[in-house]
Amino acid sequence: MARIASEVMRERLKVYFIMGSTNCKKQPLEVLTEAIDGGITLFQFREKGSGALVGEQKYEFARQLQNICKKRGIPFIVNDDVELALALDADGVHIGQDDEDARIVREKIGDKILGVSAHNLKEAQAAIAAGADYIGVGPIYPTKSKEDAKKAQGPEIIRFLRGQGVDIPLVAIGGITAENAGEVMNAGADGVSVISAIASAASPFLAAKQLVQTVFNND
Ligand SMILES: C=C1C=NC(C(F)(F)F)=NC1=N
Ligand SMILES: [Mg+2]
Repeated sequence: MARIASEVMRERLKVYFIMGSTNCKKQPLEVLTEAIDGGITLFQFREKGSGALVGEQKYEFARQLQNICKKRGIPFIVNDDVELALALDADGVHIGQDDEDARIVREKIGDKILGVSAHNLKEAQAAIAAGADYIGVGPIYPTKSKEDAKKAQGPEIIRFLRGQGVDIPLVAIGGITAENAGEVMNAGADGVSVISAIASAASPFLAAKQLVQTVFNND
């Protein structure tokens, strides 16, 4: 298997749903099914925060989510937990600045998708040098989904990075909704990633559908 082509990565990043058991109002497997029906293009399993599953329960839950993605042709990305990603033969991993070094993770996962969080130019350039396939930039707007989130930077950070020649596939994250996704895309993001906009919606299906329409109208 070869590394994912950047153009394919950009398409996958369009509407990137991120979720764990603590983010959902409804039954998580139902939320993911509705999100896929609504048109999400990529999924990340992110099991974090108070009440997060661990060990066998976490593995079992991840496998159920992965099966839903597999059946529908949606790549399955694991946040933070590289060992879990390898155990599940996931399609990729996403790591932050406080996780394992990106170069070491790249060696461990071979050609699987590697996403790295970046908050500034230095971190973006380091991620590229380490062999990331995409970077996650944010938080763009204030977020409730991450307990230790940094200060929101607005879409300007995306425009700035593109202006500095950061051309790698780039997904924006942090407080993104169908209302502000247009300006994020116009700033130069390849796509948007969301947690609560879909996971805590009354209808994850409609929330995903609306986000997809906004993103593709502003692409
Ligand atoms: C902290 C994170 C930042 N960005 C992303 C992604 F959207 F995937 F790039 N995922 C995370 N878990
Ligand atoms: Mg992390």
